[in-house]
Parts: sequence; C-alpha cells; structure tokens
Amino acid sequence: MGTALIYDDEMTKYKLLWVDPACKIEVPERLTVSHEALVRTGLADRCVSVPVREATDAEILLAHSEEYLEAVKKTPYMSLEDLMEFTRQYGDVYFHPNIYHCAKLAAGAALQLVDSVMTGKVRNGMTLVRPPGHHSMRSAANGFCVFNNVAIAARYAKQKYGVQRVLIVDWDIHHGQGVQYCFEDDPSVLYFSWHRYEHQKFWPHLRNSDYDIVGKEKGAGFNINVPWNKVGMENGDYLSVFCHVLLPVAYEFCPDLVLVCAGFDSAIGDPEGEMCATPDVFAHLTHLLMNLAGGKLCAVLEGGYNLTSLAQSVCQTVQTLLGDPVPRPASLNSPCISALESLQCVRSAHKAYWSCLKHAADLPTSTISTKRIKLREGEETTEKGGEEEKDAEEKVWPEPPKRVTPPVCAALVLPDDVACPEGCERFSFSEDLDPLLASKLRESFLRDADDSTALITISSLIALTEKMEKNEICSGLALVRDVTKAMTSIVQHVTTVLSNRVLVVCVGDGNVPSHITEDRETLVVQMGSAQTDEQSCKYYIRVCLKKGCSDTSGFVQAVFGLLLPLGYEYDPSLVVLVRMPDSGVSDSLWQQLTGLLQSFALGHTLVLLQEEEKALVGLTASSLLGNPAPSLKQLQAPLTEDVEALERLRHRLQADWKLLQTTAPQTQ
Ligand SMILES: CC(O)(O)NCCCCNCCCN
Ligand SMILES: [Zn+2]
Repeated sequence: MGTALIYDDEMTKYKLLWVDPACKIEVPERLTVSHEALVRTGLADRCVSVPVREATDAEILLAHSEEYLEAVKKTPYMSLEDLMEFTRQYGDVYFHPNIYHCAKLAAGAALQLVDSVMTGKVRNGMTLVRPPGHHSMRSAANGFCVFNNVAIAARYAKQKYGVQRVLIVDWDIHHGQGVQYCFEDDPSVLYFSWHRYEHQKFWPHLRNSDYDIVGKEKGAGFNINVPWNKVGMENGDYLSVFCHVLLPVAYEFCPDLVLVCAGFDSAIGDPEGEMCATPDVFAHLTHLLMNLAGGKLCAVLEGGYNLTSLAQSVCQTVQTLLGDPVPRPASLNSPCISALESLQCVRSAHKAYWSCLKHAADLPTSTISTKRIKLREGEETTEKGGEEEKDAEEKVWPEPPKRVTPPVCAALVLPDDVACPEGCERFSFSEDLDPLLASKLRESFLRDADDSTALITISSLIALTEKMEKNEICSGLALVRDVTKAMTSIVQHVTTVLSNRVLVVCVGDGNVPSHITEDRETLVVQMGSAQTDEQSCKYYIRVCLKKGCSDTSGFVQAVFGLLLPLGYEYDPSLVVLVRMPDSGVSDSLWQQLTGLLQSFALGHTLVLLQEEEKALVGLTASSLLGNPAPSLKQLQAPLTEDVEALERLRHRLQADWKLLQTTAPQTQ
C-alpha cells in the first residue's frame, strides 16, 4: 500500500492584507515551496494523489461552536476594515475574504487523508495545508489557525470508523493548546506536544502548556506537554524525548490511528522556534511512529516559516512515509541540561498514569531553572519586538544526504528447500570462493572442515555484508545452522576487513563469544532472562528480564529505554539482529524490533535465524521490506524488578552513553 499526498493550490490564495509583524511570516509560499520540493525530488510522483474537499458544517462542528462557525462564515463578504475589526477579537491570526474557503479545504484535506488511510486505500500519508489548525479553539481563531484540522480529524475518525484510541503527536514548535483543550478530559485521545516555552516567556505564554498539565478527570495522563525552556535544542534532545517519553507511552497506549501535527518550525533556521534540529531528524521521528497502529499514520502540516528548512523537512517526512531508508543520525550530542530537566519533569508528572514511567525519578528539586518563573507584569518576553526586530542570524546547515534506495531491498540466504518470500531476492555466493578466505573460515569457524554447505552459507553472508556496505543491498536475512558462529564470522569480517561499527542485538539467551565484544568496534546488546554474574560493560550490555523475551512489556521498556538510545549514540554502519534459539519472543514483537532497528545504518539490518525457525522467514522479511509490524496489544505493567533492574543498568551506563540519561545532573 502506498502513501497519500493531498495538496491543492487553492490554499495558497489568501494572505495578510495589512501590516502585522506577528503574522507576516505565514505566507502562501510556505505551501508552494513545500509542494515544489516534493515534485522536484520525484517524491510527489511516488505518492497516491488524493483530492481535497471542503469540510462540511457538521464536520467543523465536531470541534467548534455554531456561533464561531457562523461568525467565520461572514468573513468572505467583509470589507477590509470589517476584516481587520473581526480579526482584532482573536490573537496572532489574520482573516482574508478567501480564508474561510481555505480553512474548509484544510480541514477537509485532513479528513480525506483519514478516509484514505482508514479505508486501506493507502498505508499512510501527508497533507500540505494552510491555514494551520492546532491553536484554534472551540470558539476562537488563534496563531494563524481558523479550524482545528487535526482535532476535527480525530473526532471524525472516532465517529466514522469507530477508532477507539487516537494518538496525536505535535512536533510543531508551538503548543497546540486548541488540541489540548479539545481532548483534555478524553482518555481516547492521547495528545503529545513539545514546544518552545522558556518558562512561559514564549508565545502563547500559557500556564497550561507546562509539563504538569496532564489532562483532566478521565483524561488525566492523556495530555503530555514537553516544554523547551531554552532555544537551540538539537536532534539528540528530540530523539531522547521520543525514546524516553513518547514511544514507551505510545506503545502502552496502543493507538488505532496516529495523527501528526506536523509543524516544521521546530527545525533549524526557523525564526519562531530558533532550534537547531536538522531536517533529517523528521525522517527519524516519522520512522519511529510508523510501527504504531499497524502503520496508519496521517501527517497534517501545521507551522514552518523558514522556507528552506520547511521544504527539506517536508521531503524527509514524505520520503520516510514512502518507506525509503532513513539517513544515519548525524553525530548526536547528549541532551542539554535544560532538556534533561524537562525530560525528568515530564516523566515525573506522568509516572502516576503510565506503568512504563512508574519508576521514573521525582521532580528535580535543586535545579533552579525548572521552577516556573511567574511572568511578572510587563516583564520582557522572548518575543521579537515590532518592526525593529533583529534578524535571527542566518543559520546554515548541510543539505540532508540523498537517500538512495538500494536496488535490492532484502536479500535472503536460504537452504534450497525454503521458498523465498515475495519481494525478496535469494542470495547465494556464486563466484568461487577466495581460497585464502575459505581456509581462514574453515579453520576459525567450521568444526568439520569439509562441511561445504556451512562454508557456502558463511561465505554468502560475508559477500552479503560487502554488498550492503556498497549499498547494493539494503537488508539481509539468513537461516543458519548456528547463529552464534554466523554472528561471530560476520562481526569478525565487518570489523576487520570493512572496519565498520556493528551493533549486534541478540534476542534470547546463549553465549556470545567474548572476543567480539572486546574489539571496541562492536556493541552487543543481549536481551534474555539468564541472570549472569558477569556485569555489563560499555560494549557488551545484557538486559535480564525475569520472564525473558516472552515478557513483551518488559522487552519494549528495554527497547526504548536502552536499545534505541544506544543505537542512536553508537550510529553503527551495520545492525546484526540475532534470534537466539528458544528466545520466546513473540512474532509481533520480533517484527516491531526488526522495523525499529532500521532506524540505524541506512536500514542495513542483517537478521540471523536458526534454520529450524524457517517459519519466521516470511514475517521477518515482511518487516525488512518496510511493511508495518502488527501492533502489539495494550501493554500491561512491566515487572517491577525488571524496570528497577533496567533503571540500575541505565544509571550505570549513562556515564558512557549520554542518550541513556533521563534526569538532570543534581546541582548542589
Ligand atoms: C501553526 C503555528 O503553531 O506555527 N502557529 C504559530 C503562531 C505564532 C504566533 N507568534 C506570535 C508572535 C507575537 N509577537
Ligand atoms: Zn508552530
């Protein structure tokens, strides 16, 4: 199934008709540069084009009052003076004779996207709209927004398709208070937003945007606010919040549909956000959400005012929705202190509501900057002045790397009697084996040296890693007699001959030859149940789950709280995913893990299965081909001893691995 792209240039046909410094950044070119970039890069042609439509009155009334709708209906017939008068009753927004029409198209476009995804016409999609929506409230326009496109879409999905749980991820740099107010007492809609806040000194200056506003009554816990109290946040800050807050909660919530308030003013160069995250980070944010809800993801444009980073970020998002490999995470810095304080505050505020956060640390006490500094009357805000505003110094950043999709998506090394799944390519090393390599392999890995099939398999695997390194093949899978031996020979080859960093993920117990963990070029993370005396060290990390890998919620904790942050920090060029014999991991969790690990190494994931487990070839290959993993059930609480053990392990390792941090260093 494909990716929908919904755009209509009618939504470019309104603009600011008078002088208003606060609104001048919201220009029609935001839509044209975004769409033109998608066309120029060929991404638009790869999408399924779906037409826009106007939202009906009934649909708009899903999130707005009748008096508000009736008032907006009058604007097309207003004179310039009347439009200015009408605008004055709202904040930081402007009206235009054509904006009502465009606002109906923006909301209608979001509904068309929901229809396309919910009916299975497409897997996921994005719509480029203006006016944006997430600030508009039941009876008020605000922050360039007229109708709350995403709030309407969420209500529509529940009403028309019986969707039980909707996750709304708002990565725009402003707080979508309109969405928050719409669902704050509704446990069926989980709203997550990060936003520039600076202790309430940044627009819209709402006390309700802070981390301790968690939702009301039955909705308590279903509203997550992550305030950024400093500008300049980077990719590492964003990915830490995804790994340590959003994703564990999202998997516990187990949504049937994911809606994204896709604002790109959180990208570098944007005059509103003044952050430093680069456009390729949106490829990762998108990818990390794509295995939720069986892949049903609708991205709706919100803000984004630097036309260069906006266009690049839109392309990164759409290219990921199309299933292309995500770029390697550029050298991530550790989260800054302020981000860690926010992280700690949010996790602490929600520990009562989410079992995955039950053991989170308490609120930081001593750190001064988490205390809210009440905005005293007239105290200067961080807003720019009026006309005399200084030009944010021109930020420059590298063009996101071209994301080439290798000619072969998944290559499989299989015994002849095992069928090769649709869409994959059987791979066997054909050319005659280099005699030197053959003898080396024989003496170091093969018991009975004349075991020719094993030799062929091992040499096929080595040839496979070389083709992955050349980006001729994206991912691989092999059925082998002994996964440990195969893992060892691959790691040996890749780290010595190709001198690349390898992340080895071992699912299940079994001995991992110690020497592959001593070369510093390999990071091994093993998830199992065996309590071993040997301690984890920086490059060989053992996660012990009481009930082993059959405990889905404990396993998911370890994936988001430990494995993904490690992977992002280590930034390997190859991921080897090994399913140890009798691992006990469930099929859907195995597929989730196979999907998530493609965040690293340009998707170069090599999966090793014992040949007895040939029944797993099809579903593993499906994940390697980029098909969304089946959604896990709603997760019950992980075992206390497992979470405590994971916290201890993370605490011990965070000196070496900065992305494991979830708390700010204690200041005296
Ligand atoms: C969709 C959106 O979230 O990007 N809207 C942002 C609105 C920003 C308003 N800034 C007002 C500045 C007042 N001096
Ligand atoms: Zn915004």
